[in-house]
Amino acid sequence: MDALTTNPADSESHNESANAPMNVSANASEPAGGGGWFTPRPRQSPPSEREGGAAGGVPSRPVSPIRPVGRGSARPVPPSARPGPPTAQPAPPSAPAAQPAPPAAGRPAAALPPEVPQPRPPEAGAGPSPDAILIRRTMAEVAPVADKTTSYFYALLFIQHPELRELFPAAMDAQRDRLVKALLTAAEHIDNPKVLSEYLANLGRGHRKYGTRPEHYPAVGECLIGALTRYAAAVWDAETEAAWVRAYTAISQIMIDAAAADERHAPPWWRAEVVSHELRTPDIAVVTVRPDQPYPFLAGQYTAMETPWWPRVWRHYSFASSPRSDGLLSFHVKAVPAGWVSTALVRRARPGDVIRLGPPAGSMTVDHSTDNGLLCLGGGTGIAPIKALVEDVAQHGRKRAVEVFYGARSDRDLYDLDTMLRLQKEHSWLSVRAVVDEPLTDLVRKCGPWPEYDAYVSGPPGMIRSGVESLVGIGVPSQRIRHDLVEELVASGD
Ligand SMILES: NC(=O)C1=CN([C@@H]2O[C@H](COP(=O)(O)OP(=O)(O)OC[C@H]3O[C@@H](n4cnc5c(N)ncnc54)[C@H](O)[C@@H]3O)[C@@H](O)[C@H]2O)C=CC1
Repeated sequence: MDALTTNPADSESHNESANAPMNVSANASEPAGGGGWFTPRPRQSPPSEREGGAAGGVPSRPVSPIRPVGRGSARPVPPSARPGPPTAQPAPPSAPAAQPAPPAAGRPAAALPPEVPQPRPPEAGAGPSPDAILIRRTMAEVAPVADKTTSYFYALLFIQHPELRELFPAAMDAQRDRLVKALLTAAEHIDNPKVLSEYLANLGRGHRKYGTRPEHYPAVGECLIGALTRYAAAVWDAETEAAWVRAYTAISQIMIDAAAADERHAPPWWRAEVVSHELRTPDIAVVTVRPDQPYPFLAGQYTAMETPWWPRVWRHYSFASSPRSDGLLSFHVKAVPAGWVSTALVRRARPGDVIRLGPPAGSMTVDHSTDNGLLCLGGGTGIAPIKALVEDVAQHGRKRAVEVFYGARSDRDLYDLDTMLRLQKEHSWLSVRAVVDEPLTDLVRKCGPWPEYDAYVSGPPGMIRSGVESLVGIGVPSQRIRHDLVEELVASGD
């Protein structure tokens, strides 16, 4: 059982870990390259330092063709359309976001299409593939100039494909690099198609809400390679470029196929009306919404949310309860400094306001095929999906031991303790322990060992990292630990 979720988004982690659409550029009216392959348009004048925050010109050498996508799409891309790369999301770096584990909401993960140029595989037992080596060499080269590379990428994208600008928020805040980060992260793990396919399929589905279309992907890929060509110039050559084209084509194909499959049975987003807004502390609100159509999800998953006050700015929140018979969805939101969406949801949202929700994502769900106990660590508002998991176990009626460790910075921040204690009273199989004055993991260790338990870790990224490390240290196998930190998910494929 894999642990991880997507998140991207987006993985993303939650709250203000925004997802920004993975950008993609496209120009469907552009003449096609030979044989239906995408042919990059002639380069325009390079953006200046002023325009894009990057110096110098656009690469003079055209990039290799990026294969058209759209195969498997409900609406095939016309032969003249340019395939594009996936949009990068503030996601779950969250992919950037991207993730293994059981397919989100029971959807099958997309497989790499056979006709798409595949990255050259590693030889058995021989370490990374030739493409992975070239890609990692590029990454090492651009790492010290990551910010410039990202700026240059967006400058290229918005100058060469101005029609894509509207897919992004008006203010490109610090989260803007998520798309680039997601793409680079995915490319870096190109040797792990199993891990990547889940992560990227989730990312592709999630990009539908941004209006991303198959023909956008080639534009994104072209600009990504344009930026890498410039900032990895010292190591860039034809072989490296070919490796990136193969990787990007494979990445974008998974995203496009997943989006096309999703299109057949789910909307790109849901509208949802706020029906209640309860302030639990001055900074934490429980927001309950009614979606305009059925919203299927699993306890432990999360979604992206956009408010009317910050259009095209999406942030991730976990469902704070298991699916309810009345169809309502609840979220625990904490206002954080510079957290536009969270602050608006806590301080401005009122019943009657309408928000938008993306699709459900994440694999931090209960495995009902086993009777293993559940060892749950929730930090701060990270208790929200843990509460949903407890309700899920209760609804399934099998008495499985569930041990919840709830950590917060102060008594006041244990804003949902009463609910958890009420659940403990109702269910003899549930034990809840709250901690404010010692690291959560110390108490977990003291109360162990945990030989027959699946572990669930939810909270701030630092807590997830230390929690996973500590659980592994006390003998919980890593494949039995689930969490929603996307970067870790991708990394776990190493
Ligand atoms: N709102 C939601 O639906 C969800 C939120 N999250 C994430 O949970 C976090 C919640 O933020 P806050 O409530 O402000 O939590 P917080 O920052 O106050 O931390 C809560 C507790 O986690 C532990 N912790 C924090 N940092 C740690 C570290 N570096 N190492 C070990 N333990 C650590 C401590 O016990 C702390 O008291 C956010 O990062 C959010 O993105 C995660 C899942 C769902």
